[in-house]
Amino acid sequence: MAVSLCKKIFQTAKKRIIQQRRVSLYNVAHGYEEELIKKKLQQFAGGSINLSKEDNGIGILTVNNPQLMNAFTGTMMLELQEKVAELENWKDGKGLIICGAGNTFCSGSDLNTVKAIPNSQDGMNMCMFMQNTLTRLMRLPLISVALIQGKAIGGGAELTTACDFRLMTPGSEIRFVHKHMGLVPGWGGGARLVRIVGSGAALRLLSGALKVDPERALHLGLSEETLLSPEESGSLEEARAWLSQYTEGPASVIRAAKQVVTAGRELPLEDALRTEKDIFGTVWGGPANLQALVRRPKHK
Ligand SMILES: CCC(=O)SCCNC(=O)CCNC(=O)[C@H](O)C(C)(C)COP(=O)(O)OP(=O)(O)OC[C@H]1O[C@@H](n2cnc3c(N)ncnc32)[C@H](O)[C@@H]1OP(=O)(O)O
Repeated sequence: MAVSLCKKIFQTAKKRIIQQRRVSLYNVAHGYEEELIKKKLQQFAGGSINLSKEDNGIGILTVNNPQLMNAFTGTMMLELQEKVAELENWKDGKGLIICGAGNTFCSGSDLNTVKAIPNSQDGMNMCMFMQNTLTRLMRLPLISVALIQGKAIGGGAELTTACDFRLMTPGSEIRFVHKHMGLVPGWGGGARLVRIVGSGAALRLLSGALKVDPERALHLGLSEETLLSPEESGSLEEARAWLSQYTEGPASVIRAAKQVVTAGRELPLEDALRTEKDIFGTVWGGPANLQALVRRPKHK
């Protein structure tokens, strides 16, 4: 009886945590018409979003449209949503590296796609679609890192802010160029940038459309580290090594750590504390916890 009650409480808590992660920001009540915008985006094809899931629990997500400096076409936006859904269901995952193909990160939305959806309602629908996807990406129970080689421009700069961390290669650049396009960020990059660098620095970066090189990014706290290698495979190896400091150990514990931080980052304190309690319940008495109690490690 007591065991089945505990099991029920555990399952309810688990369900609540998963639901919090997948909940959509926008629905019809907000004027969001997902099927309509998906149909529209389908018309603008090109490039791809590639995902490889490695045995060590690290996923590599590549923005792949090198002819256009990895600009996001409509079908790439749709593919990103699919890959995020796949990652949500990857129970062995611990970390994620997001990078671009061909030695550059991403030049934002494909200007050909953007030109073809000029009215404000369609623009907002696209923006709601991308905000939904990037919010789900940010809430994945994986420790995520944007590996910035070359340029992260416009929506590409916004994409970097949906990751927990950013690593930059020598000579790379993050730039919110929206002002020069008569725009502001719309993929959630403005709100996330404020939380990363603070409102003053965010306002300077957006209103000045400033180029952020690796040195400036480190100074602002936008980047964690400048990697040594400027080229694709060397920098990916370095990013893997950097990430492994945080992903070593059992998936259940690493994922729980990310979930606790997500709750702390997003929820009012009391809700965050309750969620932390629920997540704690998923690891307390679990295999990693029991093994540690047997080993009795000393943390010197
Ligand atoms: C969410 C809202 C947004 O994302 S607004 C921001 C949209 N993005 C932009 O405005 C970026 C425009 N592109 C640029 O500023 C430059 O191409 C950057 C990215 C700095 C790269 O310069 P550079 O290294 O000299 O390469 P390049 O200009 O020769 O580019 C190679 C080919 O790629 C193309 N390209 C680049 N970015 C985009 C884009 N976002 N949409 C469509 N095409 C793009 C360039 O036009 C160029 O093509 P082509 O060789 O001239 O045919």
